[in-house]
Amino acid sequence: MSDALPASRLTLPAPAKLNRMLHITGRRADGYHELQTLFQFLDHGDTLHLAPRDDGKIRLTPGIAGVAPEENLIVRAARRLQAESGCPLGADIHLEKRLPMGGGLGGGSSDAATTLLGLDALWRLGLTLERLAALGLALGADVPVFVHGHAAWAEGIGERLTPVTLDTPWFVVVHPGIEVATPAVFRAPELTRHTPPITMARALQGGASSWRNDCEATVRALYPPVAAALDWLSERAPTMLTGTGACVFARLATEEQADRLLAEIGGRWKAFKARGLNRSPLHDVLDR
Ligand SMILES: C[C@@](CO)(OP(=O)(O)O)[C@H](O)COP(=O)(O)OP(=O)(O)OC[C@H]1O[C@@H](n2ccc(N)nc2=O)[C@H](O)[C@@H]1O
Ligand SMILES: Nc1ncnc2c1ncn2[C@@H]1O[C@H](COP(=O)(O)OP(=O)(O)O)[C@@H](O)[C@H]1O
Repeated sequence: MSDALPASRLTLPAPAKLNRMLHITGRRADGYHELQTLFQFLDHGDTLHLAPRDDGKIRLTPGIAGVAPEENLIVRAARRLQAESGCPLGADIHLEKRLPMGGGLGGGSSDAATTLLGLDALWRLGLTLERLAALGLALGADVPVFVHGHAAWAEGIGERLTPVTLDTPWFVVVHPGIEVATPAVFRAPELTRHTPPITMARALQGGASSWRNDCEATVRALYPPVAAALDWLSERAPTMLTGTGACVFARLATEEQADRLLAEIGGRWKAFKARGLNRSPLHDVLDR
């Protein structure tokens, strides 16, 4: 690490993720659920602007309503990196938030991963992706896939990752206007939690038309607005829930079809179109 304050500043993407399929295969002794899931990134997400400070302070602007600064995953990621590396530098971080919270798009986890990789570069720490992913896992199960930056087959609670190359269709992502509480979904007695494990090869061989999300029936029952969005979109294109919701996504072959679907949605819900990506745009910018 250099003693001088690095002069550079970075503007970096924090992309959304989709769970293209999600099976729940069991429950661990600590209550966490074992998953098998396919993660893919989207070319849509938050943007972080990072600049180093020489006084060790971590300053985030603007704050997120309802999330205390010290609870914000960006601040927590920066502090963990300081503790792990002993780096005396701080950072000014400006967040352009586009991803809905509690949407199943992994916005908070992606913000944390972008903070880890961005500050590693700005503070010239040179930590490996493995070490950054291990730091990130303590912040959330979805952080490691954003740190590694490749679409992945994930097992365990989402931390055992194997890179994969998936189809890259267009998606229309709809936010049904409510926030889903992940713990409430995993607590539900009727949740499908014992799907027999399958191999990655079998999951990939089946392709998108065979993929499903084990959380869907429970989320439909607990959150009628999610069920309404799934029903409406399913009549127009193959549609799934991402993570534990609340967002749902329709899969389209072309951008024109995505535009037509967005036009039909009109003001009914907040929605955006995005392309599936097998490599995170964060890693393209940082060249990692
Ligand atoms: C299931 C996924 C798939 O991507 O859903 P989304 O959050 O993306 O919707 C994620 O792995 C979610 O990970 P993450 O968002 O970090 O979960 P947390 O907030 O830590 O989990 C909140 C609570 O949900 C339960 N939980 C979460 C993940 C898991 N594999 N098993 C669980 O039982 C636990 O009770 C945990 O305390
Ligand atoms: N930087 C952040 N962005 C979003 N959510 C955050 C952030 N920091 C902490 N959180 C908390 O994490 C929760 C999950 O947010 P998020 O990751 O966006 O949703 P999901 O896990 O459903 O994809 C939020 O409800 C919020 O309380």
